Amino acid sequence: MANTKEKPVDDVNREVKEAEKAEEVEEQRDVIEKEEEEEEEKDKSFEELRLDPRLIRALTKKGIEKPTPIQQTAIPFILEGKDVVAKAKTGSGKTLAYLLPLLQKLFSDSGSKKKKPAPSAFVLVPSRELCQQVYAEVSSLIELCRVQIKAVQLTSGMPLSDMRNALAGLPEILVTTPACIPKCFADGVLDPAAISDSLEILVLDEADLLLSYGYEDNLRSVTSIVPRRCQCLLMSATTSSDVEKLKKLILHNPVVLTLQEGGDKEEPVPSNVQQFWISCSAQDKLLHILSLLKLEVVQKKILIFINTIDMGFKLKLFLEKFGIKTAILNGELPQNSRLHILEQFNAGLFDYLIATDDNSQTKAKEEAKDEDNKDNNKKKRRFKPKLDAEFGVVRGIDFKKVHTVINYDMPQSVTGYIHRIGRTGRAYSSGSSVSLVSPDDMEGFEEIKSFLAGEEDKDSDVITPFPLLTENAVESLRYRAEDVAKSVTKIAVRESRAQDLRNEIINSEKLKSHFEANPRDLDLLKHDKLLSKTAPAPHLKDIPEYLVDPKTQEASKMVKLARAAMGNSRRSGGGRNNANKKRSRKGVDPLKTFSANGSKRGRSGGVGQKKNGKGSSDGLTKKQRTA
Ligand SMILES: Nc1ncnc2c1ncn2[C@@H]1O[C@H](COP(=O)(O)OP(=O)(O)OP(=O)(O)O)[C@@H](O)[C@H]1O
Repeated sequence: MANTKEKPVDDVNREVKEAEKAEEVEEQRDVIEKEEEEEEEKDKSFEELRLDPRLIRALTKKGIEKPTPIQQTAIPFILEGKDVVAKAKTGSGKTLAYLLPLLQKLFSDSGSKKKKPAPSAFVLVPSRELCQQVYAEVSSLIELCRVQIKAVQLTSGMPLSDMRNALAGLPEILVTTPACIPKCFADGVLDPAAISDSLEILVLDEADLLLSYGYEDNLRSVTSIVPRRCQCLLMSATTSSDVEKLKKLILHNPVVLTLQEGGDKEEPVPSNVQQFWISCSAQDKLLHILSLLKLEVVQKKILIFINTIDMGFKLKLFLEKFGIKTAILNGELPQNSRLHILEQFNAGLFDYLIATDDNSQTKAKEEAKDEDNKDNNKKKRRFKPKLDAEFGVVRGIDFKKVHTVINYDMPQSVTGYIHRIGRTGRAYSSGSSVSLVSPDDMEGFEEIKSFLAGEEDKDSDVITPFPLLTENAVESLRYRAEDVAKSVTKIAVRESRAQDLRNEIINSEKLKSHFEANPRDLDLLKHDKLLSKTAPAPHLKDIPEYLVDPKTQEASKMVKLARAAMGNSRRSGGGRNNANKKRSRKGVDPLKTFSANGSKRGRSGGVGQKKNGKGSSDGLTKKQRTA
């Protein structure tokens, strides 16, 4: 029998009161915690981050009003002088997250009259293209802030005299690739001892790529002279063993910032990018890409990825027979041409860009192809590609207003996919991607899908079948596509490639001198000009309406309407002209949607239309601070 000994009434009352009080305290604590949480979740302004007013004014002039989550989180730690590892998805604003505090720190040093013998800040990036981009960003900030700070960029291909000239003004900031530094040491352009004395901040941008570009030895020669007091920052879009390796190699007790949206699930592709796929045979890829572009069921501007340079030319020749003008970007082109092509594309001077992503991939593919050719045709003289080892289009490059990324060839790795897709949906824009997947691509594609879906959510469809292209629509173009594909022979491809390279080498020289005199002139050369000598036949250029089924016509109308609604007409491309335009879709802020949770994604809506990236309730949500 239970012990039912009764308590005196007074005791009971006291206990009840105490319990009530405890509950009240608990409630109050909850409120405080909640308020604290809300406070933490609340957007911080640049002022609240204690950014220098000159930098804030410069940002305002650039049309940048409030910090992105990675900026909100990283800037205070960097200003505090901490080593930081920041991992945030593509297009989330990592460049400014380190450039702003870096500049602010140099502002305070710039008062002292004496210049240091070597730069105080090094920014290491994996490609020349990125070098140019970061250099342009930091230079424009310096110019807008009107401070006496000098930044220079050095890449391996530069003549020694140019390097010497660049460093002669004793710059505070050096933007370069890891490969360039040992070269500078060997040529006596940079002095390791002077760097050890001067270096205060070292940034490894796109850290996940630095080692994959084969820069390990180069990086070691840098790290050996980095002084213990130097603050090191490591920025990355994906996590990999390479990033861990770098972290151990260079950083001391870093603050690790991993920003992701609600839940613990990490999703590296921005949630404002809708991902689609089309299943087709390898031979039918030409037919499918023709259907996508000719029937206008995907939004422009469009970035098309292929894995070999020859394939790029094949695609260009094929599409131009149908009156679709494209430009080509690859590591074989001279650097000036590449930069100019990027600039023109960003300025909206053409709508279609066919690109190989980087040379580690292209080279492997080209070499494999070379081997095949050797076996087949030993005596034939082949056009040997000379690829720029520091070329990298995909990784880190800030393409402006790309609405659609098409994987004509599938990337070789999950990371490759993430970086490709990350060229759309940047900053405040939305975008979509379409991958053409043949049976041979299927294994890699499944790997990508399961990586994106994550462990717990294996069956969720992160990449969905492309809904706007009916079989009838594709079939209506088959006869023409197959006919034209036959005319794009290997010889035609080879000749076009050699001709294009010759043209670009001549252009490159012209570009160099022209840009020295007119740095803002973009219209000197057209990079999307036709390669074939004959103009496209009228019956191929204009597809008669009766050939297109009503569903596809409807889809195409939808895409055009969406495009018009978004004010995305031709020549409205990003670039500096638009920098100050008011953002029209302020309500939704995809920059805040780090690591979107798959289950929270909107799956419907027209291709290329903005998704409701709400799931995250827009917040900077998770930060891990580990020592
Ligand atoms: N606070 C901001 N507000 C609006 N736009 C911003 C802001 N910060 C950066 N941007 C813009 O967002 C775009 C993407 O930024 P950035 O290139 O730094 O991204 P990222 O995170 O480095 O991407 P990736 O990993 O692909 O290199 C740029 O055009 C940049 O000007």
